[in-house]
Amino acid sequence: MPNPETVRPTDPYDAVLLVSFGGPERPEDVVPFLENVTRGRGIPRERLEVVGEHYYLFGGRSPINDQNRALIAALSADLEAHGIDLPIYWGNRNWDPYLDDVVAQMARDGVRRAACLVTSAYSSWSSCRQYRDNLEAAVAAVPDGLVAPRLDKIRAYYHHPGFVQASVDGVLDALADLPAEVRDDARLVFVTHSIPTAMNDESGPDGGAYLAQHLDVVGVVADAVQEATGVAHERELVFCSRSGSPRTPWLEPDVNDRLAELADEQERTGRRQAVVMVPVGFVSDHMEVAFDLDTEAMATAERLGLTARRSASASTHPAFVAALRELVLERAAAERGEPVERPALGSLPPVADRCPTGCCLPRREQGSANALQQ
Ligand SMILES: CC1=C(CCC(=O)O)c2cc3nc(cc4[nH]c(cc5[nH]c(cc1n2)c(C)c5CCC(=O)O)c(CCC(=O)O)c4C)C(CCC(=O)O)=C3C
Ligand SMILES: [Fe+2]
Repeated sequence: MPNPETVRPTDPYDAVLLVSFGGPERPEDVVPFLENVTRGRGIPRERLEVVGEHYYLFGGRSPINDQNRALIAALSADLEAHGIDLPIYWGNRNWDPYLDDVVAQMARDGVRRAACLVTSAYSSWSSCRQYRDNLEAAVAAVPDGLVAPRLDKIRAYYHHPGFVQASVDGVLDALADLPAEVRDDARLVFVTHSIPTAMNDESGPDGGAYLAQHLDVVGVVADAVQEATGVAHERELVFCSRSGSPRTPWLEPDVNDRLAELADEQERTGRRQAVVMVPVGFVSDHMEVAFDLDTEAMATAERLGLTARRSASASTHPAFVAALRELVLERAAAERGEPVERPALGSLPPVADRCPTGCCLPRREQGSANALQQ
């Protein structure tokens, strides 16, 4: 029995690991990065060339690594302000610093157990299970003679009040930035990363979780905005960054197609329709936000004569950073066997700390479907 006097709120953890996607930082990195991402994925070569151009447009530098550096700085400051003394490590799936290297370094530093925060808030193969598999592989790759740390992935946090608060504040700022005459009629167009419909069907313990989680949190955010403004803005969910074979179904509608429909409606009714694009599927301003929304979708809106704004992602919003701290402490308490509260807004229960077997099934199905269709 541990002496309660000596139990710290962070026990049993001695480190935090930020787990992310990774992105290129120089033009020379772009092709090898894309090769890392798409190895064995059956992504058509033309799609890779198109995506490569998105990166070159930004000088070959993805915003994601700097976003993660800023998040680590903000989280360090938050932990320190709360008297929490845990080092924060950072590792990526697809680019330097790679997870394998950082987990080996943690082993050399004597880290025994770490709480892992993933820069992805929802359940699916791409946004949850693939990261868990990456963590498992990194542990397995720790060189002989070192003791690998135990790594616990923190639950999906899309409906945590702190993440929701960040989205709500972003929407309120974007609405305030619209011309007054279109503000009250503005439509909230929530955007997330499209995935193959087969991947959505397999997501979460019972399937369909990726879409269900998004739809639920869209309602929570839009209702909170309504609470704050007194205006019931129309809300909907659309998708960006579709990839893969054109013959594999992915979640739709695409944000650009939807903007075109809204512009048609505007033309037909003569009623000016402003749009706030809310990047609810993205934790920070990844390339999908910088290119697919800020560059491409904004250009679409402008061409169609729609007034549009893009609201801020959670990024380093203090409520989001505090939520990450709370999630680490929540999991630590749960691992100590203490009863915990698991804050979660909306109608869906908190996601389990340990995903059940079969949750967000591996890509075998999609992989073979792709292979058959090409
Ligand atoms: C659900 C989801 C998230 C959100 C969860 C999370 O955040 O992890 C996400 C994030 C990201 N996706 C990213 C980049 C890419 N994703 C690709 C391809 C794919 N994404 C998929 C899904 C997701 N992706 C899927 C089903 C594919 C098809 C291939 C496969 O089945 O794996 C490709 C290949 C080219 C293309 O086909 O587009 C690239 C370059 C970056 C980095 C951006 C930056 O540099 O800032 C980030 C954060
Ligand atoms: Fe992606």
